[in-house]
Amino acid sequence: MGTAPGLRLAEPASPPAARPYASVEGIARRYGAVAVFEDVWFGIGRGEFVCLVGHSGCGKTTILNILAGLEPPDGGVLVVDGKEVTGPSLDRAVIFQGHALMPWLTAAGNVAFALSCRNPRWSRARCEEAAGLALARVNLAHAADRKPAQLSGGMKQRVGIARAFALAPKMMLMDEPFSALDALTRGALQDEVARLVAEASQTAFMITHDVDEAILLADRILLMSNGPGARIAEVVVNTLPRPRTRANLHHMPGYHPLRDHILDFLLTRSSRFDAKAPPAGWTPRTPPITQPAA
Ligand SMILES: Nc1ncnc2c1ncn2[C@@H]1O[C@H](COP(=O)(O)OP(=O)(O)OP(=O)(O)O)[C@@H](O)[C@H]1O
Repeated sequence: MGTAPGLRLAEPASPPAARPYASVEGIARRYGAVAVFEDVWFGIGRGEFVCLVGHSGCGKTTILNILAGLEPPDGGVLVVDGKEVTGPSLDRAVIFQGHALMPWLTAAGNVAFALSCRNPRWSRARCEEAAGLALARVNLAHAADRKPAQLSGGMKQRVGIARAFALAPKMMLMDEPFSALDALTRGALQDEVARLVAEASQTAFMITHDVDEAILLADRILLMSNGPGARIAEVVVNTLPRPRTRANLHHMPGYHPLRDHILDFLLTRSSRFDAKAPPAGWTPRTPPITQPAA
């Protein structure tokens, strides 16, 4: 197929064989002359859990929406599984801050409905059975017949998590999924997501403000500088061994240097980062890779 005159397809950043499962290639979001972020490059390997941390307003949710196909970038491309993303897909499930449940359906009904969309040939009974199993995996079997109004905030978010994992998406996208919850519920759900991700070898991308959450879940943590003109300033490899739980995490050698390193970035380095006068060795495509826990 020919290319329309004047329309230039994006140059592949690297040969397809060298691309990770999801490849973010030079994306930007601009409002007029102001770029919230630009020239953002990173990859997510199959089965890898990547967290993005950065200050409010640097464009994290926008990046997640671009990964979900909910909005296009103003520059650059996103390639998943060798294909450029041009819209949403059930291959990429999103868990939002709010649970986004349908209020007129029960917990089981919400999960079963999503399953029927993902698997149009499945019978109603099969969807209901799979929904029951998904709720049991997040300890919600007893509440399967309750509507969202009859569930606590944590239970609602659990239904959202059960629904997303039941879809067995190729990539799970999470936008601060626990931020509206109290500390105890949040901790329990973090452990549950860690378990579900490990069981499914789930490829995942998560935005969080919670450094411990990133350390618990992520294989790599992308540190984003402050906007406008935000960039991926550094990639932190989390070498702490798995399984990780909130109970064992802070006893692991390397945990404190890792936590301090990320906090130090958020408290000081994120605002000082200047892409026009970057630290030695930094380029948008090759930010420094660090292993503070090693
Ligand atoms: N219409 C607009 N004009 C100018 N700037 C805008 C407009 N809409 C959004 N923005 C800016 O885009 C940026 C991106 O917001 P986004 O929600 O992606 O950031 P975030 O890092 O996820 O923030 P938070 O952590 O607070 O959720 C914000 O700085 C916001 O001010």
